Amino acid sequence: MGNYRADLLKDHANYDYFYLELFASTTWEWRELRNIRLSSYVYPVSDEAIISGCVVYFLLSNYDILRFDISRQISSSRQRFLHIELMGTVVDSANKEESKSVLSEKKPKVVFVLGGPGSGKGTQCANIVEHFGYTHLSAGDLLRAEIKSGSKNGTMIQNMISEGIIVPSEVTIKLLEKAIMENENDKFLIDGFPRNEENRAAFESVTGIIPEFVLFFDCSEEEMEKRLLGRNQGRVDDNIETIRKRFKVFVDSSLAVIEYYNSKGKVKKIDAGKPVGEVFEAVKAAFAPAK
Ligand SMILES: Nc1ncnc2c1ncn2[C@@H]1O[C@H](COP(=O)(O)OP(=O)(O)O)[C@@H](O)[C@H]1O
Ligand SMILES: O=c1ccn([C@@H]2O[C@H](COP(=O)(O)OP(=O)(O)O)[C@@H](O)[C@H]2O)c(=O)[nH]1
Repeated sequence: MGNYRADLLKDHANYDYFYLELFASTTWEWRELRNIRLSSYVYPVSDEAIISGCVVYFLLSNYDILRFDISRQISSSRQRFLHIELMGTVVDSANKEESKSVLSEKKPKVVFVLGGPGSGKGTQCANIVEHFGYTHLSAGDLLRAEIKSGSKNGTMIQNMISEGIIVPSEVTIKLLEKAIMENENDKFLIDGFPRNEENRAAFESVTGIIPEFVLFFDCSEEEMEKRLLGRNQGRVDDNIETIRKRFKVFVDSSLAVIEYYNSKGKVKKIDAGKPVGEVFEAVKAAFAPAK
């Protein structure tokens, strides 16, 4: 338990609680593990569980491995604790090196377009493409296309999008790199990414790309909720329950990215609660060369 607290919780104020059932074949009993506390940054990728003797390993969404040793349950008079350790991170290092050299040769110009779900990122990106010659890469669209393509990560991505959870950085970054490499343009709008600090740090270190600036669409939850419920694109996550989860993820994880770039003087904040045309006037001003 000591390791679990020390390693997983030291940096994070926010966590989610999970419930796990294990079948002990020796005693022929189901064991219920309640209140497994994980940082909100991560999510167990359940179909990746590995069992060896009394130890269960779970791959987490950030490629950390969580180790449950069910033979080492610690009891106190009030509560039962399970011995849980964080085992380190799965890193695809060979691939990282390869992609870094390829993308750093291309040296594309990148603008991140961030804002809550329904703040109008996609809508304004379409306008920016027309007026300023950028190529629009929506991280969410790339992930949805990956599900449709029948990729091995499809089920995991589908589950995470349905829950409004952030997909592991490695998956999203690979899709973004591929899209950048396959396009001749050298100016890209990356819409809806990075969604947390881990996304941001991984993207910068893997690709070597630092954004020119960050466009931040600031909009009230009330307005975003209204827009998402009216979006009508048949998305699995545009229902009120998932919308609320996405708002929470945005506040808990994504705002930190905007704060980081703000501290570097890179954020251009747009009042996105106005009508589309008015928002675009502000967007145009953000893209105009500084005088
Ligand atoms: N300024 C705006 N005022 C009213 N509705 C908008 C505005 N911008 C976008 N919308 C609508 O709101 C919904 C969400 O917009 P979208 O661009 O898809 O947001 P995001 O990409 O940030 O999730 C869409 O149906 C879109 O037509
Ligand atoms: O970099 C990204 C972009 C999107 N998503 C997932 O895709 C969903 C939809 O994101 P998108 O940007 O398409 O829509 P928005 O929430 O901004 O309306 C999110 O809730 C996440 O589950 C993700 O994990 N990483």
